[in-house]
Amino acid sequence: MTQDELKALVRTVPDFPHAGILFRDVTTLIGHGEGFAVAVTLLAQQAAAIGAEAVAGIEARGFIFGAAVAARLGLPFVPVRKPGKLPVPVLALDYALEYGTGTLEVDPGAVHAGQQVVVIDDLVATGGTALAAVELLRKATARADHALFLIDLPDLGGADRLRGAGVAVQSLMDFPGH
Ligand SMILES: O=P(O)(O)OC[C@H]1O[C@H](OP(=O)(O)OP(=O)(O)O)[C@H](O)[C@@H]1O
Ligand SMILES: Nc1ncnc2[nH]cnc12
Repeated sequence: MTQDELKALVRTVPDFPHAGILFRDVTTLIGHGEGFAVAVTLLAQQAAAIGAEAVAGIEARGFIFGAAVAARLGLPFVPVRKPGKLPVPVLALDYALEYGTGTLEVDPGAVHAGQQVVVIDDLVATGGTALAAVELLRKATARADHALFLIDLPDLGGADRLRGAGVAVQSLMDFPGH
């Protein structure tokens, strides 16, 4: 499958969840067996190449890709969760994303000091979500020097914002002009 064929599996929905947002929906890609497998294989190759020792996935769509990559590589999976879901004391951070605000939480016991934890999510837009995940993992004393995405919306500046925070960013495709 070519990069263009993989990209064509992403559905674009105008005005979701708010007027003016062009929503890049991965539901159609994960609903395509070969497309999902190719995406996971490519992300797993990138995670292996950077020497990831654990994979952090961001709830909810980041769980789909992150967990699959972790299982493929035999690495621990660290869930970065939306609030109130983890049954232990957590580190928490508020953040803003393209179409709203939220809070992410991490169990500090899920990572080790100095462990290289790669952050995986389906999409980076403003980078607010991924940066919050990186900051939480670093606060938990892990290293979070890499983030992998299926989709980058480069005009929203998130990948550059992450790079400015010392995070190397890779994505499988981008949608310029978002
Ligand atoms: O770069 P940003 O501007 O921060 O936006 C990117 C985030 O937005 C989406 O998550 P959403 O909060 O919609 O949650 P979901 O995965 O539960 O659908 C997406 O899955 C990323 O996590
Ligand atoms: N335009 C967009 N499409 C899908 N998910 C998103 N998360 C933030 N912005 C998004």
